[in-house]
Amino acid sequence: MNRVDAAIREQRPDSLRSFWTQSPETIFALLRCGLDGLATDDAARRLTEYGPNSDVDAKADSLLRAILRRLLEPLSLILLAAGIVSMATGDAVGGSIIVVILVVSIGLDTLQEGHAARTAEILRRSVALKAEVKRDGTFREIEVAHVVPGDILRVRAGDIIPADALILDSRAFTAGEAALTGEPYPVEKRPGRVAGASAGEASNALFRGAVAQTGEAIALAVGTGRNTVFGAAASALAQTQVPSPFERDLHQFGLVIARLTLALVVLVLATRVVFGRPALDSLMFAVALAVGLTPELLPMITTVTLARGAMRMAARKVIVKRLASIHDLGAMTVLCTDKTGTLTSAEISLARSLDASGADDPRAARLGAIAADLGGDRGALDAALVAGSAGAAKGWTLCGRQAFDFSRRLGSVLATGPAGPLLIVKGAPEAVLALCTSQRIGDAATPMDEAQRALARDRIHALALDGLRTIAIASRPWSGTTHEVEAADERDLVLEGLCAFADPPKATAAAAIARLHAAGVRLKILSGDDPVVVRRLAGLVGLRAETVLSGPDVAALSDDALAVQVQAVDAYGRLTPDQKSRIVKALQAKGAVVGFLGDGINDAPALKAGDIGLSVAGATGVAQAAADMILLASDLEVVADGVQEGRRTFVNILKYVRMGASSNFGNMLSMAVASIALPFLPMLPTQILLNNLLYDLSEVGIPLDDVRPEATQRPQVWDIHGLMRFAGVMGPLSSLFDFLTFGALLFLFHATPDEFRTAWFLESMATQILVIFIIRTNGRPWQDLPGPALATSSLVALMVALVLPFTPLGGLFGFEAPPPAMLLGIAGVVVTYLVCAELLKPLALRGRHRAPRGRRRTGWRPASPSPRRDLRPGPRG
Ligand SMILES: Nc1ncnc2c1ncn2[C@@H]1O[C@H](COP(=O)(O)OP(=O)(O)OP(=O)(O)O)[C@@H](O)[C@H]1O
Ligand SMILES: [Mg+2]
Repeated sequence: MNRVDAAIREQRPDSLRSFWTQSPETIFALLRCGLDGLATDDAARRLTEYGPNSDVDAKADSLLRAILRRLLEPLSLILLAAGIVSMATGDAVGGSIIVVILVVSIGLDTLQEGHAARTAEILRRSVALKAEVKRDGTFREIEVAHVVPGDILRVRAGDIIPADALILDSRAFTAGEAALTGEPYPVEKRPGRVAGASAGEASNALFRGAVAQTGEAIALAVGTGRNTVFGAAASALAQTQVPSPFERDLHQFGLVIARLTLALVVLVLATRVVFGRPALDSLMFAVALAVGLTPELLPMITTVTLARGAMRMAARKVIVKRLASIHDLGAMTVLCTDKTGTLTSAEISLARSLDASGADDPRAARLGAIAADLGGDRGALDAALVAGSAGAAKGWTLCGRQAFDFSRRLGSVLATGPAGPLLIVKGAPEAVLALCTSQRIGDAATPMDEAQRALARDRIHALALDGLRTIAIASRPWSGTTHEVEAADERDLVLEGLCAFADPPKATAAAAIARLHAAGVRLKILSGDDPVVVRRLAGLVGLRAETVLSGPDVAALSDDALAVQVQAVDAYGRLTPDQKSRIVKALQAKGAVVGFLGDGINDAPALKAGDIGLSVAGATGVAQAAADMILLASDLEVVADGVQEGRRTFVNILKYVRMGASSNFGNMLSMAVASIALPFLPMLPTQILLNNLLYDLSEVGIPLDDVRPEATQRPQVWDIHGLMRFAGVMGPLSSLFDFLTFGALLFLFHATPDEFRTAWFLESMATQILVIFIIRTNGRPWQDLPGPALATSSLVALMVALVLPFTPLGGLFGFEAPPPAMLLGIAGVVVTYLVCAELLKPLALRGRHRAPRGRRRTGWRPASPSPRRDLRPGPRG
C-alpha cells in the first residue's frame, strides 16, 4: 500500500499541493478532465491508478496475519518455545501435543472470528455513504470510495465532503471545517482564485472530511483517499471512536483476569522451584496453567456473538456500523428522537396557505415554493412546499441567498421575477414575525403592530392545536443591485402569510412506544418544531405531555437543574442543535444510557453525544456518519426489535464471561493449590492444555445459543460487582468439590499419580462443561434448554473428554484408566456439585445489598427505569 501511495505522490504534479491557488482550467489540464466529468471507463482506470478514496485498509486482516497475531501473543510464544524445548529434550510426543493443541486453538479462533468479522463488514459496507458525481454527463450517486481525481462533485447541505476539490460553482455554500482547520464557525466557500497557500485561506476549496453546512456546490475532485491536504488525519477524525462503556468493561475484565493469572503462575512457579522440583516441568506446568486461566476465547466469543447479533439485526432492518454499539443498544434506558420521519411520516404535505389575516390565499405557499425551489434544502418542509405549488418558480431566477440556519430558524432567497427582484424570507413563525413591520392582506400591505403580531401568534397556536405545523413567509421588494443576501438585509419585511403542513403521527408509533416502555426504554421527543405541535403529538403517541420544555426554557436552566427537569419531561420543542445534545448529556449525567435517533444536520451533535446514535437510510451524510447504526426503515418498531437483539447478544456474552469467571477460574485455582500441596503434578501440562482446548470447544456454541424472552425484558447493563459476586460464590464452590475429589482420590482410593490425573481430568471436564447448562440461564436448566449449537458443542467436547482417556490415544497424554469404583466416586462428586451449583445459583445472582447507584448499577439483572421499579425484584430469565 505504501508503494501505491508513493507512486501517487510521484504522479501528482506539485502544483496540486495547494490547488486552490490555480485556475480551474490549469487543473482541468493537469488532470486531463473537464466540466462534463468523467466517462465510466475513464473513472475505472483512474480508480486503479489512484487507488480507492478511502483510508488504506490497514485493518483488513489477512488470514496469515490473523494467525500470526495470535501466535505472537506472549502465552502462545512461551508454549511454542516450551513445546520445542520438550521435543528437543527427548519428549517428542509431549512436545508435539503442545504444538498441535496450539495450532488447533489458534485455527479454531481465527476461522470463527474471521468469518464473523467479514459478515459484519459486508453489512456495514451496505450502508456506506454515497457521493454525487457526474459520470457520462449526468449526476449519479456512487460509493464514496469510488470518487477519483477529475470527478465533478455535487455537495449539498448535510453531506460529508468526499474529496479535496476546487469549487466551480456554489450557492450559499458553507462548510464546517472545525475538525480539520480548527475554525469553529462554518466558512463560506465560493469559486474564485485565492493567492494564499495556506488551507485556512482557501475559500474556493473543499477538504475531504469537512461537512457541508448549508447550500450547494459543484466542485472538481483533486485529491482522494490519503492523498489529500489533511490526509489520514481527516478520516481518522471523522471515524474517531472512543471505546464504548462495554468495550472498556470487557477490557477491564480481561485485565483483572490477566493480573490474577500472572500472580498465581509466578507463585506456583516460585514455590515449586524453591522446593526443588524440576524447573522445565514446573515452567511448562505454570504456562499451561496460565493458558487454562486466560479467557482466550473472549475476543472470539464477543466478536462472533456481536457479528451474529449484527446479522440478526440486519434481518430486522438495523445495520450496525459499530459492533460494540449492539450492547449499548441493549443497555439503553432512554431513547431521544426527533419528530419528523420517526414519529410522524416523512412525507409532510402542504395543508393550507393563509394570508396575514388568516384567509386562505395561495400567495404565501407560492412564494415559499419559489424560495424552496431556488434555494431550499433537502428537508421535508421544502419538498412539501415545492410539491404544493407546482411550477411556481417558473420565470424566477436566483440572485442571492442566505441559507437556512437552525439556530436562527430562518433563511432567505433573493429572486428576480416578473415584477423585479424580491427578497423572500421563510422560517419558523416567531423568527419571521419578529422581522416584519407590515403585513399583506389581499393586495394591500398595511403596517403591523404588536397587537397584530399577537393575533398572528394566536392563529399559529390554533393551527398547531389542530396538529398543523406552520412556517411564516415574508418578503421585501429589493431596490438597487442584487447581491448575496446578508442577515442585515432581512429587515422591514412584509408578512405574506403562513403555510401550514399536515404531519400526522405514524400509525405504528404509539404501539412501538408502548413496547419500548414495557422493555424499560423511555422515549423523549427532542424537536425543533413548535412546542404546541410537539405537545399534541406527544399526547397522540402516549407520552407524558403536560409539560413541554422549549429551547428558551432549556437555555435558562443550569446543567444541574436541567438534569433534574429531564427526568420528568418527555417532550421538547424549539430546540437548537446544541440544546439537543445538552439534553442528552443531562440525561447521561443521571445515569441513563441514552440513544438518539435523528436524520438532520441539526441532529448530528446529539447523535455524537448519545451512547448510541441511530440514523436512517437516506438521512443526511453527517447524521449517518455520526450514527452507530442505520435503520433501513424509519420506524420505532425497528428500534424496539433492535433493542431485543442487543440484549440477546449481551446475555450470550455474559454466559461466557460468567463461565470464565467462576467455573474455569475455580478449576485452575484448585490446580495451582494442588501443585503446591502435592508431591507430584496434579495434571500434566499436556493434560491441562487438552482440558483447556476441550473446554473452549464446548463453548463455541455460546454465540448461537437461545435466549429466553424473559432475559431480555429489561435493559442489560454490565456490572463488574455482580460478576465478582457471582465468581465469589461459584468459584469457591467449584474448588471445594475439586478438593473433595483430591481427598477421595488420595485417601480413599489411594490413586497412583497417573490415575489421580486421569480421574481429576474426568471430574474437571465433566463439572466444567456440564455447569454451562446451569450458568447459562437464570431459571431452571431443565425449563430453559440450550440451543442446538451449544448443546452439540458442549456434549461433543464432553464425549471426547470422557472417552479419550480410555483409548490408546489416552496413553500419549499420560492417562491411565481408573478402576470402576474410582469412576463411580467421581460421578458422585460431579452430580453433587451440579446440584449444589443449581441450589446456590440464586445466591450468586442476587446478592444481599444493592450495588452502588449509577450507570452500572445492575448486572444481568435488569436495570430499573424508575425508582419505583427498583423496589421490585427483577424478573428471572
Ligand atoms: N426549510 C425550511 N424552511 C423554513 N422553515 C424551516 C425549514 N426547515 C425548518 N424550518 C423551521 O425550523 C424549525 C425546526 O426545524 P425542524 O423541524 O427541521 O427541526 P427538527 O428538530 O429536525 O424537527 P423535527 O423534530 O420535526 O424533525 C421548523 O419547525 C420550522 O419552523
Ligand atoms: Mg428533523
